[in-house]
Amino acid sequence: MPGMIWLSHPLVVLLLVALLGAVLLGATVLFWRQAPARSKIPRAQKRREEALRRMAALAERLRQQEPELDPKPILELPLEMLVQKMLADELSLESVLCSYLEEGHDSSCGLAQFLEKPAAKDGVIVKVLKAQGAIPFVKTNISQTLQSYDCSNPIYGQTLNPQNLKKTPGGSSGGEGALLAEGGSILGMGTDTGGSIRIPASFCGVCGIRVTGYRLSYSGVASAVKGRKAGITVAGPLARDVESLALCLRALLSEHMHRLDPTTPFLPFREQVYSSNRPLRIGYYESDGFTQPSPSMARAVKLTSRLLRDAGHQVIPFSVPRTEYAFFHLYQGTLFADGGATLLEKLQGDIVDPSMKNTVNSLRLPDSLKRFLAWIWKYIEPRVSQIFEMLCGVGTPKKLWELHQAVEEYQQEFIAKWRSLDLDVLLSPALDPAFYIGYPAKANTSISYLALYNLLNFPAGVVPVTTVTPQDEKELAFYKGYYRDSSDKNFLEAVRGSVGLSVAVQCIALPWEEELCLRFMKEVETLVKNQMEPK
Ligand SMILES: CCCCCCCCCCCCCC(=O)O
Repeated sequence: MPGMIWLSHPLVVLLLVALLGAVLLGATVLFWRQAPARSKIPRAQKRREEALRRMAALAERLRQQEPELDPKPILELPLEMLVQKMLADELSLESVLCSYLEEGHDSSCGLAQFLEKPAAKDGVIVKVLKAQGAIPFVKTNISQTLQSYDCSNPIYGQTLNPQNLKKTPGGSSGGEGALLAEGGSILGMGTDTGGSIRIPASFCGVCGIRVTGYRLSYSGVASAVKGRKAGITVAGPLARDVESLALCLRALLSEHMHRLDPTTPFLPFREQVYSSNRPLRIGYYESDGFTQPSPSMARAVKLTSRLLRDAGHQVIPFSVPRTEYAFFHLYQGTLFADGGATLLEKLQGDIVDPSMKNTVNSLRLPDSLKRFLAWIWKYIEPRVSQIFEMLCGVGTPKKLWELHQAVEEYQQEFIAKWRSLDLDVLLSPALDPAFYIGYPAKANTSISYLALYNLLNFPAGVVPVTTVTPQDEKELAFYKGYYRDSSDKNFLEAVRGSVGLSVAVQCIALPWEEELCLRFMKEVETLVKNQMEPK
C-alpha cells in the first residue's frame, strides 16, 4: 500500500518515535509532579473517614446513654432561642459550626499543597467565637481554591444540594450551605470573593451575609489567593435565619476581636440600628442589564418589593450603572490582576478539579494566545473575548494602581446615585435557583448581581423568600439572555428542572452598615413569613 510505504520512511519513523517519546516524557513529568498530591489526598480521605466513624460511634453512644433524647426539636430551634434555653440551663448543646483555621486542623482550600499543615493556633474568628462559648465541631467542604462557585475538589469530592441531589449547593462555602439546609448545624462561617457566602446560602435556602472588607478579622483564614487590595475576600456567617446571623456578628464585633486584630475597626454591633423599626427608603432593581434574571429571580424581587411597600416602606426603582464595565474591566480585572499567577502557583503539582479546569486551562495559555483568542472571540462572543482579555492580567504596577483608581471612581459614582435617591438600603436579585452540578464553570458571568458588591465592598446578604413555581419553569421557555451567548445558554440549562427549589433576594447597605443590612434582611424575612402563615 502506498500509505505503508510512506510510513516506513526513516524520517517519519523517527518523527513518530520522537512524538511518542515527548508524550511519554510529558506524562512522566506530570505524574512525578503530581506524586505528592497523589499520596497526600488518600491520607486526607482516610482521616475524614476515621472522623466520620468516630462521629457515628459518639452518636451511637449518646443514643444508648439517652434513649429518650430526640435531637430534632433541638436542631430545629433558631440559634437565638437555643441560646436563651442554654442560658436558662434548659439545654446544654455543644455545637456551633466553624470552618476557619482551627488549631491542629488542616484548612486545605481543596488543595493538596495545603494538606498536612495543621494550623499552629486558632484564627481570630475562631478564638472570639470560642471565647463566647461556641464549639466548632466540623469543617465543611469547599470548592478547590475557593475561586469557583461550585463545591468540588479532588480531596473530598463534590458536595450535593440537599434540596435536589442533581444540583450543586453552590460555592465556595457550599458544604456550610448544605449542612445548614439539612439541619446538621446552626451556624457556619464562609468567605466571599464573588458570592461564595451568598450563592450557597441562596442555592440551599438559608441566609448569609458578606460584610464590609476588614470589619471582620481575616487573620487566620486560609485562602489560595491573598494580597488583593480590591475585590477582596471577606468573611461572613451563614445560618438558617437572620437573627442567627445577627447573633454571630454581635459576638464577633467585640473589643476582643479588635484587641486580637487591631487592623479591624473598633465598631461594636450597633443594637439600636438593628432593632429600629423606622420606615426605610429602599431602592430596588429586577435586572442589572447584564444577566437576564431567571423568572423566579425577577418574581422574588417583585414579591419582596410589594410586601415592603405594603408594610409602609418607600420602594424606589434603581438602575445599576455600567454593569458590563464593572463586571469585566473592574471586577474580573482585579480578580485576575496577576494574570492568575498566584492561583496557578497554588495548583502546581496538584490534580485540577473538573470544576476548575476551564479557568485553569485558560489561565495557563500564553498571554499572546489569550490576546489572540480575545481578538477572535470579539467577533463571535464579545463576553468571552472580554474574559480572555482580563485573564492576561494588568501588566505593570502602574496599571494596577490605575485599576484601583477606576474601582474607587466607580464606587463614588454608585454612592452618588444611591445618595441622589436618598436610599437607606437596596434590594436586588441574588442568583437562583440552584445550578446543575458542573454548570457554575460554564456560566461564570451570571454572578454579576453578587460580585458587584464585592467590587463595591458593600455589605450584602441573602434571604430566601420563595420557591420556584411550575409557572416560573414554564416561563424559562422564553429565556434568551441579553447577549444570547454560551454563558446565557448555559445559565438557562443550569437553572432548569427546579420546581420547589429556594429563591432568595439580596439585601444591600452602604459600607460599615452591617446592622442596617441585617435589619433590612430581618424585615424581609418577617414579611415573607407572615405572608405565608395563614391569618
Ligand atoms: C474561562 C475562564 C473564566 C474565568 C471566570 C472567573 C469566574 C470567577 C468566579 C469567581 C467565583 C468567586 C467565588 C467566591 O466568592 O469566592
